[in-house]
Amino acid sequence: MTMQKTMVIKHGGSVEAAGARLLKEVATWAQAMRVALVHGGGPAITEALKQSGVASTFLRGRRVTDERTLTVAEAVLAGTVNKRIVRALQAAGANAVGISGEDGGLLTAIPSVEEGLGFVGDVQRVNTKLLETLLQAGFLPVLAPLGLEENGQLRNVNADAAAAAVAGALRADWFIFTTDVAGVKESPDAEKPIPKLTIADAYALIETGVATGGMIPKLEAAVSALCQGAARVAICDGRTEGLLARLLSGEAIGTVLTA
Ligand SMILES: Nc1ncnc2c1ncn2[C@@H]1O[C@H](COP(=O)(O)OP(=O)(O)O)[C@@H](O)[C@H]1O
Ligand SMILES: CC(=O)N[C@@H](CCC(=O)OP(=O)(O)O)C(=O)O
Repeated sequence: MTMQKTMVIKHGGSVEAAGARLLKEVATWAQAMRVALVHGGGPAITEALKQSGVASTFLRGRRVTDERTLTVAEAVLAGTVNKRIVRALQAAGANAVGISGEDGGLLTAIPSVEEGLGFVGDVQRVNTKLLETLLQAGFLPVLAPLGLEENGQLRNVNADAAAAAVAGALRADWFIFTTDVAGVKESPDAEKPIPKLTIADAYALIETGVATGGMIPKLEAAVSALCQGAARVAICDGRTEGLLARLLSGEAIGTVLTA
């Protein structure tokens, strides 16, 4: 028996609204390999907070999370966004199971090492048993990026970081970020993304300020997943036609990082 390949997809909140085609492709690939999807939802949380008159603040791409923000983040991520993605995948023929990092000890969190973020968490441990059980039984896990401390405190986990922990723990053959840019760029108006990056290159892009905002947690997550044993990481535009088929066939698309 040949071992099935494993693909982890981080579906960015920035492209969720334009993600129907991608989710159809995800459903198709889930028939041929083990696929887990971790979604974001930053823009949806920002919008929900705005409707309650609350402004959003980010530090190095992470949301400063007070108690009220945490409550909204949980409702939006584990509720609205998670179920929207599950519905789309079910309609595309996949057996998608939506779970939050809170469920079954999936993501055990600790308070973030970065200061000033409030109830943001870093992933300390991934319960791969739960994921392996679902994958083994042919389900497509759809994970909301929330974590639980051992004392039961909820933590808002950046979706890039949550996806990296999952990709690392599953030793993913492919870890693919879908976002709203073609890849990592040298400058905002660059036409094409940088095709290949090493771990050292990724750090240098953060250090020199070429990567800002939401690209910082993405590059840090890419490096973390590679260090934990993910084989290849790609950062790509989630609206690209046939994205997964093209990436898996080795086409140079987006930015690909290897250790
Ligand atoms: N060097 C860079 N190359 C590409 N995008 C960058 C770079 N630096 C910052 N960004 C920003 O990162 C954004 C993607 O991150 P984010 O908005 O968090 O998306 P997602 O919701 O998909 O995680 C891009 O839209 C872009 O504005
Ligand atoms: C701590 C932190 O930053 N949490 C994120 C979780 C969602 C997320 O990361 O969504 P995207 O991938 O769409 O940005 C937030 O509250 O926005």
